[in-house]
Amino acid sequence: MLKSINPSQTQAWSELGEHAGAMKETSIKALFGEDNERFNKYSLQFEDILFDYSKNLITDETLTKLFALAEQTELKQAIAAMFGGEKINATENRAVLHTALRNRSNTEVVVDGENVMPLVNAELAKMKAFCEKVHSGSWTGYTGKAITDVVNIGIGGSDLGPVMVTESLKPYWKNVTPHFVSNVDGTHIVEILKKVDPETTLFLIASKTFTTQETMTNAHSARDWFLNAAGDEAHVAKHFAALSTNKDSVVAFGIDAANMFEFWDWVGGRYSLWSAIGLSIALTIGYDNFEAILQGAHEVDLHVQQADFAENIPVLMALLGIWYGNFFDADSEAILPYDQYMHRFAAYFQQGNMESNGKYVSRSGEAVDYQTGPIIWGEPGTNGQHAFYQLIHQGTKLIPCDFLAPAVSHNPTGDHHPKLLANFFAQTEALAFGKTKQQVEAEFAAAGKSAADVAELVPHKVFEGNRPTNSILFKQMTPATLGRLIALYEHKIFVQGVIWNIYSFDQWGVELGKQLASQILPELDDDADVSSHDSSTNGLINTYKAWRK
Ligand SMILES: O=P(O)(O)OC[C@H]1O[C@@](O)(CO)[C@@H](O)[C@@H]1O
Repeated sequence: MLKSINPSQTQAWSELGEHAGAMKETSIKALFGEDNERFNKYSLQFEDILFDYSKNLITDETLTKLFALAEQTELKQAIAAMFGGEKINATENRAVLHTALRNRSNTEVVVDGENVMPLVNAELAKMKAFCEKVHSGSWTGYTGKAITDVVNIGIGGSDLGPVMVTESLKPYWKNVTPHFVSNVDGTHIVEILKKVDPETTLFLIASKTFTTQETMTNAHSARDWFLNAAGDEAHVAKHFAALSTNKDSVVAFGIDAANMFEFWDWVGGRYSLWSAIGLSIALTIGYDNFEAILQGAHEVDLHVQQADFAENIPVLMALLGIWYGNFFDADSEAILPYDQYMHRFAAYFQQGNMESNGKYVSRSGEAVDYQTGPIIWGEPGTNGQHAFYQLIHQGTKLIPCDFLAPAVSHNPTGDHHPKLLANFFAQTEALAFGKTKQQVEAEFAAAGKSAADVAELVPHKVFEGNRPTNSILFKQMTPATLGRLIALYEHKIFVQGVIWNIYSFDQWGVELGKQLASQILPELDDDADVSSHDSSTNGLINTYKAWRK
């Protein structure tokens, strides 16, 4: 059981507080001016990924204090506890072992006295065999045609991971096109069903619990649509499979247990793309490429366990986030991939971060007295530059940013890619070093403008700089690279949760909304006014009802 250590009571925390005061007197620009070796000192390469964290407001002293914080909150012990199968998800009394799903070393992983690797490997073998049947055409639909489209019906962790991965790896798509339905707004499934043919479509009902309202609603809609075309219930078995931990509910829904791909309660929903939830990925890019994703992530699992903190990329990512979040009042972090295929990467890590670490109660059951999980957001570059970079450059908020980019594009058409990368390099340079009043005035002077004419404009064109970024440059977006990148961010989240002394693998905060919705749902069945809520909720419901008459 992980100890409950309040980080704000550690020696390192108070030293970091004092140190932050000192660091506010300097700047990233000044630090680069004092040391030409910053890039060499503060960048690490892991396989085909370069992690450059030199454009941060840090010194060796900063890092020493941050590593001390990790030591004093017993991070090493926590990493060993997770990989060792301890039930660190204490409020649900579960181990946290999404890492076992990609344990390509096949070393023993024991849960409740049982080595789970035979279960994991058997499920992977079942996924592989199924993919081979679908890709070879030996698995056919009710009219004997091969499957051409797969529709994954799921939400949250049963959707975001497969969406992000299949989009990021679009160059690897085979002969099955993926579609994803998640929202209970009927528009979502209606628009997807317009694109597919019931004779050649496979539906994957993806739900760890197999009780999620949105997913069950969409699953029934899909089943009705299919039966309307196919007619006979007997055909369902060829077009519906389930990805879940809940066999009873799968069978009750009417899916053949043989068509169920299983995972286990020690896999969190937002960490489940490595499990049977990844079947849509394997069907889209091929099982071998899915396995390459697992292998990449496994390499990072070994790295996070073995590397000293100073060479440990997830630990550094986590500590830098804590440095700004807890000592410089940064409330959010931006993830900015300069790769159009990665357009859902930030969205995926919204759930990863905010559902894991959006907690205000510590492991000892008390309200914390410090900030915990950050707000995560982001869009692909260069689009973000034309939407919100103004605030990042000249706003009043400190927003640490991760910039990611492939050195080699899958689409090296013309000179597009160099232009993309020029922006990737330039933006972090601008954020770090800014532009001084003197530089602005000199530019105006060089353009023949008199100081008097431009005096009012000058302040608006000054860039303070000193805005911290990490640059993550990788050779090319491949399955293994993506597996590494995802695992780096997953472990960053885990490390931060340990240091913040919170439970990162439950999500009680999503329950109340669902509970209240289930109470409101029957009230919407008739036209009668409601008065069972507060005046706002009553007013909204009654207006909705009046407008629908
Ligand atoms: O996979 P399932 O059980 O349908 O849950 C879907 C999502 O719902 C949650 O909000 C939990 O209720 C997420 O944690 C989860 O990924």
